[in-house]
Amino acid sequence: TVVHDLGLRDGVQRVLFGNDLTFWLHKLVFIDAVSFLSGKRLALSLDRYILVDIDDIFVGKEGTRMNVNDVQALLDTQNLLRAQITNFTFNLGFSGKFYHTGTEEEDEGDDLLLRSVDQFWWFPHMWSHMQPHLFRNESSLVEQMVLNKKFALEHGIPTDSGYAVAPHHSGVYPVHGPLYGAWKKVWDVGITSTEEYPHLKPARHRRGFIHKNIMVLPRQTCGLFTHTIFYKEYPGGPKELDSSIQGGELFFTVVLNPISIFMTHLSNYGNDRLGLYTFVNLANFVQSWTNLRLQTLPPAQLAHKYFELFPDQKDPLWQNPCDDKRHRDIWPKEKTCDRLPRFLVIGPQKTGTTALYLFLVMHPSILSNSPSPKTFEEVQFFNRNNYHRGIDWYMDFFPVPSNATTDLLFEKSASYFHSEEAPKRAASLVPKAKIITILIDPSDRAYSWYQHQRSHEDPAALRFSFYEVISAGPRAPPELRALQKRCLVPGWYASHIERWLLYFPPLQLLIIDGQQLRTDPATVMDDVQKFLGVSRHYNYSEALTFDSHKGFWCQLLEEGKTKCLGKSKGRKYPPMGPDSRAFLSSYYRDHNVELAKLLHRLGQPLPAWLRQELQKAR
Ligand SMILES: Nc1ncnc2c1ncn2[C@@H]1O[C@H](COP(=O)(O)OS(=O)(=O)O)[C@@H](OP(=O)(O)O)[C@H]1O
Repeated sequence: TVVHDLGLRDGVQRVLFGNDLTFWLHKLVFIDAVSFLSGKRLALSLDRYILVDIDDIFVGKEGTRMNVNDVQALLDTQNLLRAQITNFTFNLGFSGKFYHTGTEEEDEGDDLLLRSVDQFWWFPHMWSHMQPHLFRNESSLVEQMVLNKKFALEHGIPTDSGYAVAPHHSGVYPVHGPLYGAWKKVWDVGITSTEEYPHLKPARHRRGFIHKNIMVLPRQTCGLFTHTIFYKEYPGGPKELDSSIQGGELFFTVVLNPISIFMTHLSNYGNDRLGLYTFVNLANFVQSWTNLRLQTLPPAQLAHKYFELFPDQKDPLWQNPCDDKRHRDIWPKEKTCDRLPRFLVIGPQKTGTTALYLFLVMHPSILSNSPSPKTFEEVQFFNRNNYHRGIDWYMDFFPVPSNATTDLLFEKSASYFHSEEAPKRAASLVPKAKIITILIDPSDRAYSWYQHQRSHEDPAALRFSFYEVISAGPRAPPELRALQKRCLVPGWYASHIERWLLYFPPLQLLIIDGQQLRTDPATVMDDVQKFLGVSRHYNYSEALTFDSHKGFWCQLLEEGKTKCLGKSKGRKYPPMGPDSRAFLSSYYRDHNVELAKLLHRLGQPLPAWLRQELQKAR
């Protein structure tokens, strides 16, 4: 059914399939064909690392646990498997509270496990197997973990694997901060694993991430759960299990994943010992039909290998925990997803974002984040390292809305606009959020930004004139080149907006003309209200007034007083020199043409400055 066309006529080699890929052997040949035709560029190495966790080594209902014979079989099979899976060792997770809670024979099984402690690898579960997200704070989690550690020390169980697993994946993803803290404190955990990031099927789409120095590896399912204990009673019939092993889901999990961590349970090794049955048959099948080299590594080595193979997975991508029922179930009840922004003001810097911010918070239904002491008023979560602090950190900036439907939370961080990461991260956490950007002539923006740097005493900005900054060549000093990049790049408007449009539909994006915001803010604010769909209309023409002293529109307070933005907004500085203006006009020409095309595509009017710039370009 598979033919290799050598491509003698047209020079294009092909592998032709006479059938679809439903038969497992065809899938295998297809994988080989891709590797062959791409000269091994689209191929994995033949090494496959497998780790089998037995998550609940003492947790199990009386009558369903391992007795002495089962434990002996576990030891014997482990030895047997080593012939096919180099270094194969079962990795046992323990919750000490349940030690010796079976029948007499099962308790003897527990004893044999502990007499054979050196034969296995060990890792801690929770002492009482309670889900970590049910503990509010780190200290109560620490208490539980200390009990389990005491148990380990009393029974000679090694405590230094650096690996731990949370019952039911709770606390790992979505992240429950106290779990990570307690793990570090008590067990010095550096590695864990979960099926929940993201909660996806098929298993091969699961990913890993690193958070608070803990490497989180994805886990695969092997079809064995606490309740699957008898061969004949396997859900859907025993054939289901056999076909998963023989060319089905389990087989392809191993074929397609260089590293697979499987979760099994105590009950899978008592009763019909389906755990042993599964892995012995899987190893046989893999060996019969492939050249894969199966091996097992301790979790710490496995984790390093994982992120060596998938370095792009190191950074997490947070999602809204309330969008997935399984995630909601392992997310503390007292936490709410209402404390996430419904819209973002993304910048760019120096276009009037603070004025927009001031006007927005005047609206009774629009609420902003509380200020960050570190980044001035802005949270700067999606673009910078704050992202690695996790979503609890982010949500703590927002109030709990009194009415989650009508109140609109928002956040303005003006450096989101040109950030490579921000659109993807924002779309992952708040996919329905509306996005507001403000554009002014990029030349004016660059000049205002330069003045901003000077007033913040940036040494390079103080040393070099604006013209020197914008016109610096490749041989200019590095600090000057760096300043130039930060000054000019945000003005590549079309490229940055296109990046946002990769992740957000155009209807969720509002582009404000910054010049109009400056001269006619009430009209702009009407458009903004329409765009946001706020329930109560706020009359900005009554609430704003032009302050001739400030030279800008400000909030009108009682008795005719005004609340304007501080000195740092609407600064006094000399106008831009004609040389700089001409240089920038030419520098931004192509970017502006692209912007005009983009606005045309979006059905948006061109701002006056853009029309002028385009005329110059003709
Ligand atoms: N109403 C009102 N009051 C004060 N300033 C106003 C207003 N409307 C627009 N602008 C213009 O906003 C410019 C500052 O932009 P940002 O607030 O986006 O700057 S920042 O990125 O947050 O630092 C600021 O730039 P500079 O004039 O260079 O200081 C102003 O020109």
